[in-house]
Amino acid sequence: MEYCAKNQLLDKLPKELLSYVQEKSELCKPDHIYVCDGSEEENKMLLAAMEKNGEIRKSKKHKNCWLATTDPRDVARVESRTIICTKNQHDVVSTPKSGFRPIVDPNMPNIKQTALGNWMDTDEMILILNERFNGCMKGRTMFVIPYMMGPFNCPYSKIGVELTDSPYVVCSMRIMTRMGERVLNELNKVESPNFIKCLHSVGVPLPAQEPIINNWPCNPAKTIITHFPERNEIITFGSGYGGNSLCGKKCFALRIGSILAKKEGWLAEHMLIMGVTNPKGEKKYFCAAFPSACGKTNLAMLQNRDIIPGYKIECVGDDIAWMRFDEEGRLRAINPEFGFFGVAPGTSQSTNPIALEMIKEDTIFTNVAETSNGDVYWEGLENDVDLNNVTITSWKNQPWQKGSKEPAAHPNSRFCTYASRCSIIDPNWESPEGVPIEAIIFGGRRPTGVPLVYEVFDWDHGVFVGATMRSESTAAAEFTNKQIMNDPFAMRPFLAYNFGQYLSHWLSIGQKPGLKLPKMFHVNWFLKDPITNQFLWPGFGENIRIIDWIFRRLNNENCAIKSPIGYLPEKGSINLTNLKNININQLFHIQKDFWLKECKSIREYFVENVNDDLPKEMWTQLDLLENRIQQIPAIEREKCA
Ligand SMILES: Nc1nc2c(ncn2[C@@H]2O[C@H](COP(=O)(O)OP(=O)(O)OP(=O)(O)O)[C@@H](O)[C@H]2O)c(=O)[nH]1
Ligand SMILES: O=C([O-])CC(=O)C(=O)O
Ligand SMILES: [Mn+2]
Repeated sequence: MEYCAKNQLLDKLPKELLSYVQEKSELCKPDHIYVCDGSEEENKMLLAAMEKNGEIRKSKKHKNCWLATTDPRDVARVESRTIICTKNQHDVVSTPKSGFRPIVDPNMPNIKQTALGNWMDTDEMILILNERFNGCMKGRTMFVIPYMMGPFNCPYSKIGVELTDSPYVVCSMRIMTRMGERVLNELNKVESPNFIKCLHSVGVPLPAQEPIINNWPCNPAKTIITHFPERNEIITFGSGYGGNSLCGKKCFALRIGSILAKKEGWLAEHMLIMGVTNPKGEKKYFCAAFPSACGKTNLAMLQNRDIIPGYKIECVGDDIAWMRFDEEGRLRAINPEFGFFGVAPGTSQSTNPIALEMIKEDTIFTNVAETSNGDVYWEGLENDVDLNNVTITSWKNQPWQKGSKEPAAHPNSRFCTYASRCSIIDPNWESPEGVPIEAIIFGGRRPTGVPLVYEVFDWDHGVFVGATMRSESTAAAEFTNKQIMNDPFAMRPFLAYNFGQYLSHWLSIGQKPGLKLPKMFHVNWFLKDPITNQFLWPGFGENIRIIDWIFRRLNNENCAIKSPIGYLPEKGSINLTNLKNININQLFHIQKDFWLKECKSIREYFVENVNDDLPKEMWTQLDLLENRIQQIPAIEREKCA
């Protein structure tokens, strides 16, 4: 028996769940079924079994830390194989003006692929999935993971149950969600409980037909991540990588979540949530939507280090926000997650000391490198690890030296640890009523043209700024070359219903009378000097200077001037004390040609991808922006920053 088959919890499954388990186990044919209780003992048992199989290694240095290295074909989310299935295509994607994209898999000719997500007919997809799942768990154990997104006593939390044949998924779900017997207890409190059904398989029944690379079973040729909002179901096959396999995170909390949010009048967004206390002791909460691998974790854990004495940051969440207006008209946010699944490269003592400290215990690392003295290693740790006295083994299990052609760690290597391990976790991070949000910040990686920070004019303009976000692609998904891609609201990979309707929802939610609407901003930490290719802004802790400006704007300080794209900081209004060699003009230059081109690409993007579904307010905003840029007075920008 591969894993101890402790089945007594089977008796505790509500009948709806039991019949789901029965139905799927008949299809997948696992050798065992195991209901997870979420205990420490169970976690230890699973980790030990995985260590024995060689699926993970124990860190020689850090307590209860584990290293997994994947099959190199299974390292990130696969957007082209992420599909939303419904009866009607239009509920999910508009028909692009110039037609659908070429299909990725000739065996699935009827997927409709677009720049804003992929759709397929439910019944047709079920046939494809039944073929893949038939017998897919032979020789393995089917784990049943009852889990909750959101705090236990919160009325807005939601329950899912994931069936998976991956113990790596079980141990990761234990970190990322509240899971186990206490969720079964919640399910049993009501007559016919609601839960999102999730089925996951690595897609490698045993004995395996092909060698299992790095002891990481996966099936890249058949990988498919599917969502059935009309059936409250998620079915994902072939990948063990977190973003594809931990159903609570992207599949539920963002994709299915945003559909529930639309129906029920709230928002499920790809946003960090942070508490900011200013030197006077006033506290406000901000959230921020940056695309994958564009700085959410880092901003949520920003360390001020007396750059502006008196400021303090506390972290509520680093990836997902569920938000709704309360009875007093304030926008309140909860973090539905229980842990952090963060990008490892770039995390260092100088950039994110809080995260570095947090991952010293109870952490699962995936695709990082290892030092000869048992520490973890990745790009960015050059100054924290004495490279003269240790040797490094890369994530591909090869000897690695400074200057090697390939990186030591995969660029999308990740750490996975409990939120409670974060030393600056906010005291209200599990508060059932959520924290009141006063600022919404959009941002992305824009090497040119987009200034360090600006404030939007009003709610509709804010929705427009979110809708027109663009960012350089990163290693978080399968795109290999750096290209500027549209990533509206940082949700492109996570949109699960028609983007036009998504925008209408955002517009309408801000229109109810009596709301205390948050102010909205756009930031860009990633401007580069075109000649040296170096970042123009030091970023990380230094971003407190921008957080400070935003905080003061929330207090209506008169420190902004109107520009064609929004309010820019007035000259001298960003605190630059002790910061040397900053070219502030370059950081705030609004170039007419750049912005006219930007308008042109936005228009093309809207026409091609959203067209008749785009709310009229967005066309109006685009016309207004274009007109303001046409009239750009050359002297205006001199007054700012
Ligand atoms: N230059 C610069 N790089 C940054 C800054 N903030 C974050 N980064 C780098 O950007 C990468 C991704 O940052 P994260 O904070 O992990 O991104 P995220 O938005 O949380 O990513 P997901 O978990 O994929 O959603 C890391 O390599 C960081 O070191 C910044 O202010 N300046
Ligand atoms: O899902 C993942 O791989 C991690 C993540 O947060 C993202 O990509 O935005
Ligand atoms: Mn993310």
